[in-house]
Amino acid sequence: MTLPLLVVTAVAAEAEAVRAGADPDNVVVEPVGVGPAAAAAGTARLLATGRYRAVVSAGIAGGFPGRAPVGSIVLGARSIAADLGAETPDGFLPVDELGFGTSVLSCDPALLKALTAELPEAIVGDVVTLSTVTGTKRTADRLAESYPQAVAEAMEGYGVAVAAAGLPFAELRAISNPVGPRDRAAWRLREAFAALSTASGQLWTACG
Ligand SMILES: O=C(O)c1cccc(C(=O)CC[C@H]2O[C@@H](n3cnc4c(=O)[nH]cnc43)[C@H](O)[C@@H]2O)c1
Repeated sequence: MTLPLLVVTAVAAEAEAVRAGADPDNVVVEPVGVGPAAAAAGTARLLATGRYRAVVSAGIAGGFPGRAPVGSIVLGARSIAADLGAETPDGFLPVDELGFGTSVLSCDPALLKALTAELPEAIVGDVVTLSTVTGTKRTADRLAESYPQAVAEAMEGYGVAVAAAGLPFAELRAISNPVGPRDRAAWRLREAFAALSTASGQLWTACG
């Protein structure tokens, strides 16, 4: 028997968008909450059943200007906890430099390759995970400089990757807004959810 793919989203609207496109016989979609802690706890609870072959963190995201435009699809190469570390007078020190583990988790190479083949229009790059949505140009510029390969910002990927604990993991994002000065009214939710639904149609093909 072939085990299904688990897709975890933050909120119900994202789960509905994924379900609208994904193969219902082989892809299970569950909303587990906003932020890395809820994502890790919810994903770990679901994976503890042993019923899944792989896990994908999916949803909407902010796109770094010039790297991932609104409406585009992003596939994570790595999920990076960009606020896990220590602030110093000289800047931010990632947890890696403190000697407490890693803030960088790579997506499964085979799964990423298969997803890239099924979604050739997708932008492949790092996705940073933050507990706070960026709301100023200053922070956006700092993140873009600190993470030159980052194309998108979301709030769950790193948490899902930690919970995956060796099971193949990937991150799939549809860009709803640019990373930068807060303008919540300008988020293109309908466009992003439509792109997420379309991309989700390829999830099982890539995984199966
Ligand atoms: O209005 C807000 O500021 C806000 C705060 C927390 C969550 C939301 C959501 O809409 C939850 C959905 C989900 O969206 C991801 N997302 C979308 N754009 C961004 C972004 O620019 N930076 C970080 N995350 C983003 C995130 O994964 C949320 O869980 C709205």
